[in-house]
Amino acid sequence: MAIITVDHLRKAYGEKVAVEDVSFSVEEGEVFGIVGRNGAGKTTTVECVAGLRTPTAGTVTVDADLKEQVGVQLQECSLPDKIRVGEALALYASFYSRPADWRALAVEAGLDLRAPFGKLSGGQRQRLSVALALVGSPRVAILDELTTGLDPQARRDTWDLVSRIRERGVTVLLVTHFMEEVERLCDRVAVISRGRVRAVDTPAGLVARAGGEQRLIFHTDDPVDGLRALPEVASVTRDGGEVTVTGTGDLLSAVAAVLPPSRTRGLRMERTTLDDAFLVLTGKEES
Ligand SMILES: Nc1ncnc2c1ncn2[C@@H]1O[C@H](COP(=O)(O)OP(=O)(O)OP(=O)(O)O)[C@@H](O)[C@H]1O
Repeated sequence: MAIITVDHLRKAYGEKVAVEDVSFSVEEGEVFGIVGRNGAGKTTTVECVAGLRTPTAGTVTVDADLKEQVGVQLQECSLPDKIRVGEALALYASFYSRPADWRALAVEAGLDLRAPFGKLSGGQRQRLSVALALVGSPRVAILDELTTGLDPQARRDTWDLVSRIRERGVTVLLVTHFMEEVERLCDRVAVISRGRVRAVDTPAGLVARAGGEQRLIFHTDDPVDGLRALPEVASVTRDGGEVTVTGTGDLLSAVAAVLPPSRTRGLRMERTTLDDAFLVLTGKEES
C-alpha cells in the first residue's frame, strides 16, 4: 500500500517554478530515491511531502501523522556548538509522545553522548541528524543529501545506518546525487529533471531503459564487417585501430565465434551503468 502519494505536484516561488509536474508513490517499507541534478526540484518536492511547504498545485498525501510519524533530516544540520549529543537527542525526544530510546539510537549511529556538537566531524554530524530524524520513532524518514561532502568511510557508515532503519520497516524517502548510493540503498527511484519526473523504476530497470547495452572494445588487424550480421550486435565502429562493438545478450561469445580472441588485442567490455542511465534520462543540460 502506498504511504506517500504525490500527484501532479507543482511549486512556484513567485515567478520561479521549482517543481513543474511531479507524480510518484512510495510503498510502505521501501527506500525510495529521488535523484536529479542541482536545482532539479528534489528538495522542494520532499519539503512539500514533509509539510514544510505548501504546493502551488497538485496534491501530496502521506498516510501517516506528519508531526508524529514523519522524521525529517534536511540538507544542513545546525545546532549550538556547546550542546552535547545526548542533550540534543533528549531535547528532540521531548517533542514526541512516543519517542525512541535515544541512547540506543546514539549507540547505533556510533555517537558519543557527551560529545559537543561543535567537536563532531562531518560524518558524525550527519549521523546525528539522521538519529534526530528517527528520535520520534517515525514510520517515514525523509533524508536529504545525507552523504554529500562526506569521505568514503563516513559515507559507508551512514549507508549502514540507513540499511538498519529500513530493516526496522521504516519507509525512507532519500534525496541523493550519488548513483552508488542509489544502487546500494534504493528499491526504486524517481529521476527528476527541470521539475518533472523523467522515470520511476528500480535501479536495474533504469539501466535497462537506458539501453542495458554492452560495449566490446578491442584492437585487431582483421576485417570486422562480418560481425554486423550477428543477431547480438547492434553496431560496429572502427576508429583508427580501435573497434567498438555494441550489442546485447552474450555479446562476447558471439563475437569470439567469428573473431577469435587471439586475433584481438586489449579486449575490454563495458556495460551501461546507473551513471550512464542518469545522464541519458536527465539529458545533457539542466537549468
Ligand atoms: N525559497 C526559494 N525561493 C526561490 N527559488 C527557490 C527557493 N528554493 C528553491 N528555489 C529554486 O527552485 C529550484 C529548485 O530548487 P531545489 O532546492 O528544490 O532543487 P534541488 O534539486 O534540491 O537542488 P540541489 O540538488 O542543488 O539541492 C532551484 O532553481 C532553486 O534555485
